[in-house]
Amino acid sequence: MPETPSAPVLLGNEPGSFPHGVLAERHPAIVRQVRAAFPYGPEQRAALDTLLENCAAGVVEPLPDHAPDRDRWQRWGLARYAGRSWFDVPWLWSESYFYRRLLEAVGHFGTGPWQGIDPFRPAKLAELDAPETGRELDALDALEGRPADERARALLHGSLWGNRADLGFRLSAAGAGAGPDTQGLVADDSDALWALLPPSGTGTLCLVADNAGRELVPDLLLVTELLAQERIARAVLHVKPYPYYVSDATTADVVDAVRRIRAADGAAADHGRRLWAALTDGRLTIRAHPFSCAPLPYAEMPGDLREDFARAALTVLKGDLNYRRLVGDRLWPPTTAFADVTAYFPGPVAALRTLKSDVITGLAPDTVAALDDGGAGTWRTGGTHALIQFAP
Ligand SMILES: O=P(O)(O)OC[C@@]1(O)O[C@H](CO)[C@@H](O)[C@@H]1O
Repeated sequence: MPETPSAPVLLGNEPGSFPHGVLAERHPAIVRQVRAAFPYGPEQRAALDTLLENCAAGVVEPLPDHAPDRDRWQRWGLARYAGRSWFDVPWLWSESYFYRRLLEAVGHFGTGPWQGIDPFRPAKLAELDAPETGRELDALDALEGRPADERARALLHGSLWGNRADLGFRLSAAGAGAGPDTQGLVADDSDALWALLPPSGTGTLCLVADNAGRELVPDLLLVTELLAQERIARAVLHVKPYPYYVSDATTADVVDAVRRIRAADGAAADHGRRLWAALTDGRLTIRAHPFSCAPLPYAEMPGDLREDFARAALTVLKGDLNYRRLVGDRLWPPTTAFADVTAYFPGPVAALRTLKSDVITGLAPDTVAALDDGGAGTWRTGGTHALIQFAP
């Protein structure tokens, strides 16, 4: 395999760049949103005000000595980056640590009454109860009776475009949450992906989830269908061990989504019953590994997670953040082979992602030219384009 030349790690220190805008504008907006969404007491409100000022122009602060995960964060880079500007450390690290500091400010990891409270839960529940979610569940009725391949492919695309439902992203992408202004796929390796999920499949699918709500619902529908069609024997759903990136899914969000599907009418209710059964009989298990909230590329994943993915017939990573971590959050030339950049991954891997940040690999030269010249504007960050990429 040719040695893949490296590429620069994304930083947030270039005013006007997307990463800079996320740190300088999106994060303060998220702090204000969280502060307004809960009747936090004076202590949390003061801590949020301090974070608001710090995250936009200050330096990376260490975790308090009593933080339960302080040593882990020290190993993850806090020992190295504390004292440096948020804008001068790797963007992935800076952005990820912001969410850990936000949870610190609201007492999520403390021993007080706010312990374990998800600061993003109001927005997640509102999305789960939104009419759009109901319409998407009703659409399952149209799939009833269709050929199995057609049902599976339709649900794969439902899972893919469900990734547009990303609450943090909508804070800074005009109209991102608006109608289906999707422009289509910039890469589609789905045929190779289906070859690993034959109707007589006996393997395990690892699905590394991204957002809760309107992304997690189609993810769960896809898993249920793959189990029902016996394309897989088991599935492991990787979720976040605590709230992250505004809408990333936790176990509590999985339960909310399963209940939402079960409460629907028509075909969705059948999916809900099958989903509940798969969870209770162990064919579908949930995993909330600490590394899922790490500020690091997957190339640095710990051994137990590497073993999980090595044993899987296929690992599917959902969403933009997981894609960034998969390719090291580096600005590769867009035509760099996806398989070369993910050669470290211990098993077959696929990415289902709507493009919401600058990193991209695996595109054909004429696709890049068409996107750059075709007036597609912010095709890399606008959430209007998507990809299904696979590496054996
Ligand atoms: O992983 P997701 O939910 O698809 O997207 C995560 C995201 O909203 O956060 C980062 C920018 O803040 C980008 O990776 C992307 O815009």
